[in-house]
Amino acid sequence: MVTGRNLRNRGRRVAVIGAGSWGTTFAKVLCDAGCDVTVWARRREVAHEIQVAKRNTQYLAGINLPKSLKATDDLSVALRGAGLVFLAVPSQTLRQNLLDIEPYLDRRSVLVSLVKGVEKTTTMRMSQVMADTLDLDPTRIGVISGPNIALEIAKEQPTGGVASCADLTVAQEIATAASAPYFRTYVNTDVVGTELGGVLKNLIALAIGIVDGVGYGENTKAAIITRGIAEMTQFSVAHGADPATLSGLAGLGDLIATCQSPLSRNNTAGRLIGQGYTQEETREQMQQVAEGITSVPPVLELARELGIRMPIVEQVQMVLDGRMAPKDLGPHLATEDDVPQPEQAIPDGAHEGTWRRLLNRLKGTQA
Ligand SMILES: NC(=O)C1=CN([C@@H]2O[C@H](COP(=O)(O)OP(=O)(O)OC[C@H]3O[C@@H](n4cnc5c(N)ncnc54)[C@H](OP(=O)(O)O)[C@@H]3O)[C@@H](O)[C@H]2O)C=CC1
Ligand SMILES: O=C(CO)COP(=O)(O)O
Repeated sequence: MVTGRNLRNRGRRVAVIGAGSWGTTFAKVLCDAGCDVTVWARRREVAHEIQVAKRNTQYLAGINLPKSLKATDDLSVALRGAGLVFLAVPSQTLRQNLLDIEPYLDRRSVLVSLVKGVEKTTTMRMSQVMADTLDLDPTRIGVISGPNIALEIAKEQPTGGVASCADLTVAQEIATAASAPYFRTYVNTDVVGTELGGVLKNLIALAIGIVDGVGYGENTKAAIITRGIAEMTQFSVAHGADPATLSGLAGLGDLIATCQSPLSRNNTAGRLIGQGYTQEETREQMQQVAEGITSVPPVLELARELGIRMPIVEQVQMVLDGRMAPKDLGPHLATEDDVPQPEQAIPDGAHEGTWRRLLNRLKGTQA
């Protein structure tokens, strides 16, 4: 189908690094947006199946991929002429993957992370890993996040996401490339908030999975989701995020999708743990990446550095370590406070950034 959007992307060469469930699905979105897409798979047989049969049976069973989608296991081929490079690999391998692509990268190309994790050894967000590894200018680093369960999108069930870059024009360019009829991409310049939304919702989805595995019902889950978004917002704002981002698709939107969907790997991993499997047994059973399990320790380390309490995430860590029984996990039920605390749906100070930005806008200065 030829649309205005397709025409805007005609001739736009893009690469997707990683051919798991999200890399392959996102490559389809980009193709359906009219881009000229090559996806890189690290295994030759996966690249061959996508290239020839237009299928990726291991990660997207039953999905027919676009005829125009190209695939290769050769990084130099994938990256040739690519102005936008989308990264869809596990968070803990991103640094090495970046070093691998560096020799073939056009120095003007923009790199966009689709990854929802934190580097365990450094506690860095993916955009920080990108800047650190390749010494990139912030205007060449983007992020896309949102309620994006891969299989649903591969079936063209409509949803949206947020493309974020410090430079709004670049965010708009990324969003144009990544807007298909069933995938609407909004823009913002809040890279920290957009990225942290995707990281933190995984941890709350683990908690939801755990209590689901125990057999608790909707009250417990609603309380965890509600307190969870407060925890996510407080943590993100302390790192410089705009609280509005956490109320948007990359925060609340993704939290709802991941906490509700049986397709979510984090939710599934939590459920196995709630049913009594150990962390090791759960990892063995999971055929795909559940980023949340790896992100819990670095997120708690960052929270400690800033003096922030994250009661739900702390409890998830205790359950993962075997220091707390899954049945004892609650939305801050395990509090040591003597005095009842006020409920802060949006934590203290979270609006300060918003007011400052509004004030600056009124004064006509840069936010
Ligand atoms: N799936 C989803 O719904 C969504 C996922 N994401 C995020 O996308 C990222 C990728 O996840 P997803 O695609 O789902 O994961 P999957 O488990 O579906 O696939 C993982 C992919 O990473 C590849 N891989 C593993 N190790 C390496 C390595 N050392 N170097 C290069 N590639 C490697 C795998 O290759 P191989 O098959 O050869 O092992 C596979 O292609 C995660 O951060 C996830 O949070 C974001 C939004 C939605
Ligand atoms: O990020 C996702 C949905 O937006 C995918 O979540 P899971 O990694 O838990 O499957």
